[in-house]
Amino acid sequence: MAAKKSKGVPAWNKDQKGDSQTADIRIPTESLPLSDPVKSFYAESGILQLYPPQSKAISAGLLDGKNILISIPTASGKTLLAELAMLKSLEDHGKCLYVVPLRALASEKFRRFSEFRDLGFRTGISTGDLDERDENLGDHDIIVATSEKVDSLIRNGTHWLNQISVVVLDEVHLLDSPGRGPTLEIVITKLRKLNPKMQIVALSATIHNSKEVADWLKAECVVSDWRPTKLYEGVYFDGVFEGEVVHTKEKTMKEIELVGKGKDAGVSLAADTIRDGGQCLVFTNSRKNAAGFAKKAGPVIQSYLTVSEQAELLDLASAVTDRSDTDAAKVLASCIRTGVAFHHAGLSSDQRELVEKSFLAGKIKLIASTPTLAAGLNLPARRVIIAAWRRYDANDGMQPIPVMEYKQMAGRAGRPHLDPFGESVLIASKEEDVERLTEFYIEAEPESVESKLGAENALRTHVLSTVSNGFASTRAQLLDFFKDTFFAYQKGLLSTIALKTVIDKCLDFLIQADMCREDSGDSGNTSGNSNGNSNGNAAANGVDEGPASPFVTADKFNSLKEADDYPLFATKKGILVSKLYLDPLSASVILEDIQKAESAGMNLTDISLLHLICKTTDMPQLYMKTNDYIPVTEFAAENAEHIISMPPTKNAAEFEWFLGELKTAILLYRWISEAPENEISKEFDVGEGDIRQFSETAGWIAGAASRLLKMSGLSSAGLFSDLELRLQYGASIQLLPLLKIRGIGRVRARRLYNAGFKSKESFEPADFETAARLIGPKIARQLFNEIGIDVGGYVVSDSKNSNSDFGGESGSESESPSQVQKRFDDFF
Ligand SMILES: Nc1ncnc2c1ncn2[C@@H]1O[C@H](COP(=O)(O)OP(=O)(O)OP(=O)(O)O)[C@@H](O)[C@H]1O
Repeated sequence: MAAKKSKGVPAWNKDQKGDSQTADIRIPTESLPLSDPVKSFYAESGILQLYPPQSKAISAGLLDGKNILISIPTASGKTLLAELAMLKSLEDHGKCLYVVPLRALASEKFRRFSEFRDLGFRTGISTGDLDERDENLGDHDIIVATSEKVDSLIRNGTHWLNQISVVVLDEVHLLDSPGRGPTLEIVITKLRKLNPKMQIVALSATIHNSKEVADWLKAECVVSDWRPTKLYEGVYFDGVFEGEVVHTKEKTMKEIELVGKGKDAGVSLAADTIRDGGQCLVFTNSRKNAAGFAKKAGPVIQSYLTVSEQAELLDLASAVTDRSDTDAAKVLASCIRTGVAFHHAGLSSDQRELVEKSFLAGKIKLIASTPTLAAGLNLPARRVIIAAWRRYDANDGMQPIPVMEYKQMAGRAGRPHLDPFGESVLIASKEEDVERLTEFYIEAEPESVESKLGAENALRTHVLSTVSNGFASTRAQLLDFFKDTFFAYQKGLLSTIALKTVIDKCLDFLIQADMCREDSGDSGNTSGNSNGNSNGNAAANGVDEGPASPFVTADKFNSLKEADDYPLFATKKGILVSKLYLDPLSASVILEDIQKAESAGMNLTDISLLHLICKTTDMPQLYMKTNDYIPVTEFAAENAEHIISMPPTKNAAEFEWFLGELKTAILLYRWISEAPENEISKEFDVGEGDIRQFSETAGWIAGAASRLLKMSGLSSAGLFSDLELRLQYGASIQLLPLLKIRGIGRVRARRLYNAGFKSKESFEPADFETAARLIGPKIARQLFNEIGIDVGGYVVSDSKNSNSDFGGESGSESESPSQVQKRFDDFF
């Protein structure tokens, strides 16, 4: 390939059209049918006219209450459109729900919409447990929540959910996701039934079948490939990057100087941009490769930093090591010192946040990431480098990433108003890959969104919740409900037969497990077990689980006697399982095993309970690695008497699965036995973020199990509620009184406990100096404040000998979220 040096990059073109279809119409914000304060709010932030696709959405009826699906590229102003629709509705006294796929995205949107406080509108965020009703959230004008949380709020009969005037569905293309899609689909279907007049604003990345999704939503479809910043997409091979703006065919070609020890292509591409004052996002295909890239790039990037930039980075690096002493934190800190970072789900949430904020502030010049960052966070960079376009799949080995994922990564290139242009670079290792990659990704259409609702595993929980909430009271009504889903819309007539088969299978299971009952009409002849209550209300039998649903209509049962029209309802157990948000299969496994253990008089230990939790379908599991088989099998043999159901070793597949469950249970056991996070991290090859995710999920299942067992009159309920707290804090039961004090985590609680302080009542004013030596003066002062002991201006004499407030602690030493927030906010 002929390479021509062309450092003369195209000039910053503010009026870049870059769109083959969208007319360059830019409606002035001043002329929008919104109140003056709202218009001034945008004018003051510099938004004076709408981008062409935004103008198109207004013309399509966004502010007239019409349903709209907006399918436009990343960072081209979708959120602003959602804001306008919400503000318009709020001015008419509406209530808005903003549904996102990820908690991190919920926080980002919450921060943004909180700015509407000055306009008199209050925003709330629902990040609480999945079995809470969150009635108070209804006092807010805008509520931001994940789709799982909204599903749970509906199941728990939250009243304000039938007052929604606008629902925004962010990243609606995730209907395609096997994990999240079915829940999103059910949430949309239920919200539409609860609020028939509600306006739907669906935001999507560019997808092939946006019209089909829009038609399902009865929405106008606004599609555009316009971008605010010009984007060159191209391939790098053998020292040269060649790219073009897809729709205008405007080309760029750059010779890339190979730099650094290994003359690595990715590092050289990053160096080329950072040298020119830009920033880079590098997408890799594994956590190991993300950290590896950052380590490799660090020394090169550091050479472009000014002295003051390096000094700021030292502070940032210390913030990471102050909070955590794991090996991963040390590696992250050493990368940050050189102006680069890595980002993946193994990092703790405060590490991820620090990396994101420092990048946005321009302090960190490069982030090497797994695809997590492409999934919605607003983190643009001048150059995006897709260092790996193949990814390992457990079933199929190395596979090319989907086109939609490529488009989302590429779309991060070019910071609006900051970069003259954006560049996205795929790296080819062979010459023939240049053409293949161009065809396969740059010129390709993104995939279609396909519903994933049809599988029994996805449907079981939604069949139960649909019956439990009173959306359906017969098999026929259940089928009718599911006919309104995207699955049914997309698959057409065929789906009716497929759906009926799967729904019947789910119902067979639910009836068998005594979570649903069906009344055939012959007196006393009810399929299912006997302790359901016929009006589906959990308040019977003395357990107040609240009403099944405020949405149940009075004509729930009818007199038709056809099999599909037999009255169908959830039992008390079914209603509770639905509200707890447990998979009915998990609930049935927990009940069965505990009943078995209690009737055998088994002594239930931490391992018994943890393994049972890890056996449920709601719990993610660790993979078995080659070196794990011997120690985990030995552990199984040594603890056989504590494991409630151990499969026979001769059934290889089942036993292998069991070992994975047990390995996960051992990790949790180490966590509640107060093993340092760094040890757990090394032993299981996981990050702090993973430990948090495992312990949080297990804690939630333990809490749900406790309530389920209590309702069923099983005596082990108390064991699970203690375990819930221990999992939350990663500590022994004896530390619980101390852990309830704000700012005291597992490590500080242990130090205090060992010194004789067992609860907040143990402290006297004279103990301040001792406490300060044990946990550091700052935290000690906070502790004494918290428990109401005034220590005035007491100064600790020898602070060097005391345990510092952060030093030597693992990330588990929990500050409250607001303390963490404050600490990181201090940097910006
Ligand atoms: N009409 C406009 N004029 C100027 N700036 C705008 C306009 N619309 C949006 N922006 C700015 O552009 C940036 C990206 O917009 P926004 O976050 O709405 O994009 P998005 O499409 O929602 O992004 P993502 O794909 O990440 O969800 C924001 O900083 C936003 O304030």
